[in-house]
Amino acid sequence: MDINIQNKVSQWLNGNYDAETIATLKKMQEGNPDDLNDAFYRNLEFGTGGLRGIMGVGTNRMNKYTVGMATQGFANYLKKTFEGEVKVAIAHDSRNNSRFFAETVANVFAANGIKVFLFESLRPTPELSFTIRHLQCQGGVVLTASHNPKEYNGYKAYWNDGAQLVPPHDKNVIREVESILSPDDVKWSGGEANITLIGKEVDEAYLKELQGLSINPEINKQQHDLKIVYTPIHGTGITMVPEILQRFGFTNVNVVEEQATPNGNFPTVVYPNPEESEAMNLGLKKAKELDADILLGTDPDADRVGIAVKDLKGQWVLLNGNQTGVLLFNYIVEGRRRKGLQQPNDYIAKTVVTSDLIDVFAAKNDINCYNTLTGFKWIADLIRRKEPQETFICGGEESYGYMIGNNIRDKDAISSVAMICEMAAYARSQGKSLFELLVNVYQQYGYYKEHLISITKKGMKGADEIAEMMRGYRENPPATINGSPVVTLYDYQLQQVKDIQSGEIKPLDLPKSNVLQFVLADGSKISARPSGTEPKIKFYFSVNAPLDSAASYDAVTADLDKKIEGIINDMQLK
Ligand SMILES: O=P([O-])(O)O[C@H]1O[C@H](COP(=O)(O)O)[C@@H](O)[C@H](O)[C@H]1O
Ligand SMILES: [Mg+2]
Repeated sequence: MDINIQNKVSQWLNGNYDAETIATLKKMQEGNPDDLNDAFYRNLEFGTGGLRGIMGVGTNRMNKYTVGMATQGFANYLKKTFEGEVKVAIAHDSRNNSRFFAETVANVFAANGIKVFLFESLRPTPELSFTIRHLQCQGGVVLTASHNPKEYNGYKAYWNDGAQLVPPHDKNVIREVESILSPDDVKWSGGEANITLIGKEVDEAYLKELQGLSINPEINKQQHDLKIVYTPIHGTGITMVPEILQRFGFTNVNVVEEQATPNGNFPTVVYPNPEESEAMNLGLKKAKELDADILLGTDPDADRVGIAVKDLKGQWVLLNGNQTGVLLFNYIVEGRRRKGLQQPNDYIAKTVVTSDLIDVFAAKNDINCYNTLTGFKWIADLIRRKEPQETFICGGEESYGYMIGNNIRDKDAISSVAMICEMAAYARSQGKSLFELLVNVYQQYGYYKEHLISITKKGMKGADEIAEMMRGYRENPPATINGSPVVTLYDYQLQQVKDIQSGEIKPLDLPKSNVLQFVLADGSKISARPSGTEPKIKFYFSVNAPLDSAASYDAVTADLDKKIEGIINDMQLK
């Protein structure tokens, strides 16, 4: 075993860790060496969505020690950065141990003399983002691993604007965490008087904020019986989604009973991720039974949302995150313009792996569209840098995340569910379905079809293999893919974009990130990046073609699907 790993293990065996931890560690030493390696080969790191890891013993795992040390580091950094009273807000999702971790975090902050607002019970992640601004906190934490499998938990860390930490703050917090070498360096308790439980009053303020996002409240009233099926997939969405839908005026909301109760074992699904069709199966069943207009499902911390609607033939289909995003951007931007609300300095935002259809849409609608790295923390960072000169209207990304308005600085499935239903109500008032609207958008701006492949490679070995794959593409980029020459190569790690034919290299104005993109002569685009939240490498495929009429939708879809298939085969990703 690697000497560093051995050292860490013996530090834990001899340090001030509880008897249960030490007993588990001894068992791990006798068991599978890969498991021990994975538990200690690194410390938890801030990825796309904060710290995330499997729950268990080890420096690379989520347990009260890693959570406590992270919090001590965060507390030290907050106190160094802000003069005077420091306040933080804390929330958690429905996962196993989330409440325990949230209380641990609250106790550590409080013992460091920080004023803590702790939600009395589970709440959506976006509500915490809102709360930081609402209660004028300097920081915040949500205990959640989002949509990851049930073995995981995580730590989303927030700054005073309600956004997740970006550099330099994440690096600085980690530096502080690294200087904490043992549990003895953590102030675990003694500040209980600094903890205030919060609940209803903040909920009310959050719900009011969301109600203010509505563009066509009169249409919601008129279409109040829109038949909605909703599943929280055993997560926090249940605390807010039915309430906000009622406040938006919808009276026919049907919750999927089997998935309504928060449960960290997510007993009815394999993964509590609305991106996985299997997680939406019970919802689809109910939507079909009721002949509903729309199905919506949110992940455990209720920041991402998946939807299903009927296609042109009346068959239920799950939309991908790009499709929902395109519809939502279109509804919000057009709706605001119709109401005379659009201003010249308005802008929308998306990530570099999100559909380019949104860039085309923005250009044709006289609104700026900015691209950021993956993760809403980067969209929030953009907002911070642009305010107050430019006004953020909405943002989104392919992985089922949308953010609307200025006061919630993380993706928000609660406001998204409400606005998606409003959009469906609007479509119905025009005698159309959402799918018909989507096809109309394709007719107007071009039919962009996207597909995602994620390859899971677990543990230390998997991480090396992923790094190796990225290195391979970077050092030997393909000259053609599926018969079409690669014309442009974006390398976000080197922060440059290269025109293959002329050899010209231009700088990319985004922070370094291990992302590669190949643009083909036929307009297709392939992106590759390691996930920052799960042990996966992700490949994003985007192809496009004009769509002359709704009648040719099927034929063009078949062509585009064939093209995607060709790319996947040529890249040997099957
Ligand atoms: O997991 P969540 O819902 O908190 O979401 C987080 O992770 C997603 C997946 O990131 P990656 O592709 O690096 O795994 C990002 O798209 C998202 O912006 C981020 O907030
Ligand atoms: Mg989530």
